[in-house]
Amino acid sequence: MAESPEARELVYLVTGGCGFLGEHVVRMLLQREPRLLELRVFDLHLGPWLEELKTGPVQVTAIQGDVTQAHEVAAAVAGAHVVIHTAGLVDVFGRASPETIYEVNVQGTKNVIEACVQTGTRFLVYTSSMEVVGPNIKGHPFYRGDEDTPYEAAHSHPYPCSKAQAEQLVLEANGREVHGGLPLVTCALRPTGIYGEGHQIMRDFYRQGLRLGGRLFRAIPASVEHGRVYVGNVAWMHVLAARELEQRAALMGGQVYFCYDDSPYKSYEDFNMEFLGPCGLRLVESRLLVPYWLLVLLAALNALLQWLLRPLFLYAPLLNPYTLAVANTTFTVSTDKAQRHFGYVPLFSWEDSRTRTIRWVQAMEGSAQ
Ligand SMILES: NC(=O)c1ccc[n+]([C@@H]2O[C@H](COP(=O)([O-])OP(=O)(O)OC[C@H]3O[C@@H](n4cnc5c(N)ncnc54)[C@H](O)[C@@H]3O)[C@@H](O)[C@H]2O)c1
Ligand SMILES: CC(C)[C@@H](O)CC[C@@H](C)[C@H]1CC[C@H]2[C@@H]3[C@H](O)C=C4C[C@@H](O)CC[C@]4(C)[C@H]3CC[C@]12C
Repeated sequence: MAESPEARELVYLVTGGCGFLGEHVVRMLLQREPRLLELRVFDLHLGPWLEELKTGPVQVTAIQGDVTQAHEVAAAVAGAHVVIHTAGLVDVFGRASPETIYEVNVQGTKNVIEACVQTGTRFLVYTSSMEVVGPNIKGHPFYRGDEDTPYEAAHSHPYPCSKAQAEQLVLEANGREVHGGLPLVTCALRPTGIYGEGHQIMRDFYRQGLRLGGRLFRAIPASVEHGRVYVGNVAWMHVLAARELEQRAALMGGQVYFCYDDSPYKSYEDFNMEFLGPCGLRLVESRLLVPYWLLVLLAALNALLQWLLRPLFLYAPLLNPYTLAVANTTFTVSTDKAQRHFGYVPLFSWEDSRTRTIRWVQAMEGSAQ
């Protein structure tokens, strides 16, 4: 917990505070926000680990709630100085309907914005996504671009569409008068693919490799670069943006910031092997065995099977037409806008981020190491 002579007077609300990113934001706030008086953790599914956080100087208030329910959001927001809105339905595997994705990601964000306006909360940091930009439906590469790089952001999948709509709502809300007569100040952070302790997809890849005798089969050429960012650095950027939003409202208000750190540019699969390799898995060069056209066919077959089996049970494999297209399209960022605007510097080096992630995989039940 942060020890500082600064007065503890601020109330923060983190929506989605029990998720992969949300938990790291909650823990980072407790460690690095010395002005925190109360931390409200709002989530559909509360984690048991929250109980261990209630022993420190900060009042941690767990709130089980649904962002699609405006009254629940308003009750949680009332009295907060800052809202960090990470809650969302992160689904590119067809688990949820497009309607549900919209309801949570767009309507839920509308509810958060309106709650801020109605109750007088002035500072809102929104967790957006790289997918607001791309990759687009045409598979255009985005090679080490920044927040100002021209790119045709064209989406058809419900998830990126919902994130783009929600981000636009947040940015348009900047400057709205809130209860009490002062302006709302908003910004949106766009993480690329987040990795680190608690990353469910990394866990899925690891278990898949264990099932396949310690092997994973390459599906994507090593030349396809994918941007990745360590969860601790994403959490730190959220904490810092929330802290600086008041003092730098004129500069930061209504702005978007890619989340970045010193993680290397690699293909999605090669990057994952930075952690899975030291845990006993190896990546088999199977591109000759499994040509791309066959992958496209298998992805389409998975989508058909998901549709046919849906009345019986949910079949949601990692490989589907959307995930294959995203994985196969270069998308990397190179920017320093967050540093220029609010002094962000990654808290964790690449070496530290890698070591922490490897230790987490190794500690997973059934680990090969
Ligand atoms: N994981 C990534 O690589 C990544 C990259 C860029 C952006 N993001 C964004 O970061 C945010 C967090 O993503 P994550 O990877 O931690 O996902 P996650 O699923 O681990 O966390 C999302 C949290 O939101 C909660 N939630 C979902 N629906 C809710 C509802 N109706 N009401 C209240 N809470 C609800 C979930 O219970 C969960 O705890 C999302 O907005 C996502 O779009 C994630
Ligand atoms: C089966 C192979 C083709 C395998 O390589 C598929 C990997 C695929 C599951 C992932 C490749 C890129 C990932 C996405 C990317 O990291 C960014 C995202 C934005 C974020 O807001 C949510 C998660 C995601 C869509 C992420 C999901 C998994 C991938 C598609």
